[in-house]
Amino acid sequence: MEDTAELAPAVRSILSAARDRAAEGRSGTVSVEGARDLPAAFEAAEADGRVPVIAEVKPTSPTTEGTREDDPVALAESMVAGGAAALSVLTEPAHFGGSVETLERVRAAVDVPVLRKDFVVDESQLDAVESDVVLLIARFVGDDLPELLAAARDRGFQVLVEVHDREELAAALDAGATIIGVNNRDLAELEVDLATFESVAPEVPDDVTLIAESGIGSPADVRRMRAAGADALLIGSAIMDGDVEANTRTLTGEHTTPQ
Ligand SMILES: O=C(O)c1ccccc1NCC(=O)[C@H](O)[C@H](O)COP(=O)(O)O
Repeated sequence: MEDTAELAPAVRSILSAARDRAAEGRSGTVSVEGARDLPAAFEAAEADGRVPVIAEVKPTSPTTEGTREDDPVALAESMVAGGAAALSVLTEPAHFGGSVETLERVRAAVDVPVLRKDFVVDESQLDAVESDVVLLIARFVGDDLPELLAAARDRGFQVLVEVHDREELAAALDAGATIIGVNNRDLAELEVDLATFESVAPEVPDDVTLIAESGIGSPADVRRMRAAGADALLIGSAIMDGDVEANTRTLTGEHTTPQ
């Protein structure tokens, strides 16, 4: 189990709550029929001249001031209208203002792939809700990564494995991850540095779908991450700040494609 001493207090609290959480009132095993294909959605966006972006419905977070109270379904629809290839929906309630009910409503309202963004550390959490993709954070699941990856795939989920450094990348590749996100946010200090992606990306094989996560706030950031090898970008705060549709359109726009 992860030694949590070095993590930011908010992250320690999120993890501890995740470990305490059972399958959130559901019984039985979730089986996702016909999950929407994430790499195919990225390819379709590229073919359409859009930068592949997973836009995140993120009402609040430990590093955000205030909470966005608008209907998350309306926000999600605006993101898709703005060109998002896929969506991420936080389901962690206490620190991100999310819920499994929100994810269910969003997924029913859109036709793009939807990532469940939560801190899954136990197989039982996989049965809380259907989604197209689930997140496994390498640092948090440690040696359990291969087992959780298999358990998620058995249920029909695609899996985004999140890493922060080369050691975690090696563990993700050893476990057979095919969709990998490099998080620019350091979960100890919660600081964001886009150089994190640039240092890890060269080690990622070409056949892996590679996503740059966190801290991407401008077309220049998009160009930087794309130039460093990102197939797609996961963007939350910059899209949630103000006009969601316009923000998404700006960050998925053609002008952000590397020259
Ligand atoms: O966003 C936070 O404040 C945060 C704090 C502690 C743990 C995780 C956190 N974020 C999770 C994420 O992965 C991001 O929401 C996602 O990558 C989008 O990042 P951003 O575009 O910087 O909002």
